Amino acid sequence: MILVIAEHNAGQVHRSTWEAIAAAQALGQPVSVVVAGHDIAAIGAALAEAQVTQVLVVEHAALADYTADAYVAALAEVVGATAPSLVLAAHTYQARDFMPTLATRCGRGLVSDCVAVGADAESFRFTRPVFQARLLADVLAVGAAPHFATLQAGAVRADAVQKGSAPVSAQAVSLDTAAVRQRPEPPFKESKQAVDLTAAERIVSVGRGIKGPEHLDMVRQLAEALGAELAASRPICDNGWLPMDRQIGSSGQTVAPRLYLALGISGAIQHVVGMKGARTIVAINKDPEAPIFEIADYGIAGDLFEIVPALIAELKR
Ligand SMILES: Cc1cc2nc3c(=O)[nH]c(=O)nc-3n(C[C@H](O)[C@H](O)[C@H](O)COP(=O)(O)OP(=O)(O)OC[C@H]3O[C@@H](n4cnc5c(N)ncnc54)[C@H](O)[C@@H]3O)c2cc1C
Repeated sequence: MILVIAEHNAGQVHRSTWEAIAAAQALGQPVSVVVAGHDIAAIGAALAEAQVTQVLVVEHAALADYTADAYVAALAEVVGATAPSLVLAAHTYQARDFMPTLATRCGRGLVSDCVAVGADAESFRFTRPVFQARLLADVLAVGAAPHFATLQAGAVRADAVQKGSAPVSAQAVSLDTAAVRQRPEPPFKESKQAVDLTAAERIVSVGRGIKGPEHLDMVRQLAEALGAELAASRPICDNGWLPMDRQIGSSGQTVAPRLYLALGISGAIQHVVGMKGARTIVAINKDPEAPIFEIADYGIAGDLFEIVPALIAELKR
């Protein structure tokens, strides 16, 4: 059995949880989904729309706000009780925080940020980027189950989830609250503006072709007209033209929106690794040889300063 750990935020299942469920379903073994929190019956019901064996809902007051300690304590109990062959989660900020500890607590290692997971009768095979995503390495799981892995955003399409109607049951945990050392506090003020681009359906992303911060307003207008989030390549964030949480790529966020519009972005591997999972990639670049066109579904070889205003005007009509 594969156990998928679901993530939720503000009453919604995180988009990349559906990707993890789809990846698990493709492995041809029974799939269970576990979700932890407090007062989360609605999340359990939403997850039950996937074709899985069961949804396990772990409710505890200590899980009301996320802390790594409480999550690890609760989920280690669930792993012990359910004895999965593989524990899979989306490679989100939250999973990066607790999954290594959870794996260690269960006496295992973690294969993180996988772009593919395969299984045969003997073992699981995890594919993950190495050397700044220039190469992909296959990692074979050896030793006793359970194995632990996280899946990169966009590695599998969320809409590949097979739908069904799964039974939901409560999974009791004892959870020693004395072992929870962290005390959650209200989010930082900045994080009110901070954006989780991994959940965005549409992204307008801007690169060095924009020339200067004075032109960003034009890009903002396009994003607004498209109902899209604004993102950027690294030089834009390094220059402080946009905040760091808008950066896409190997040292930024990995995203998988339905639409990724790349404006004046060359398509360096460190950028591409963060957005190649987008369903539709549209690139505007004045250099017809720019590498971004190799992965774009639609390419416009031209000057963004001419094309973007025309797009805005058309969208506003
Ligand atoms: C360890 C490491 C980690 C990195 N991590 C990241 C990362 O996470 N994310 C990331 O993005 N980069 C990352 N980089 C940097 C990466 O290698 C590239 O330098 C960067 O992605 C380039 O950004 P860019 O495409 O905006 O700029 P450029 O490569 O300079 O490309 C600008 C593009 O704009 C086009 N252009 C210029 N004017 C116009 C115009 N008027 N109209 C249309 N097009 C125009 C040009 O033809 C060009 O293709 C990393 C690098 C290293 C070494």
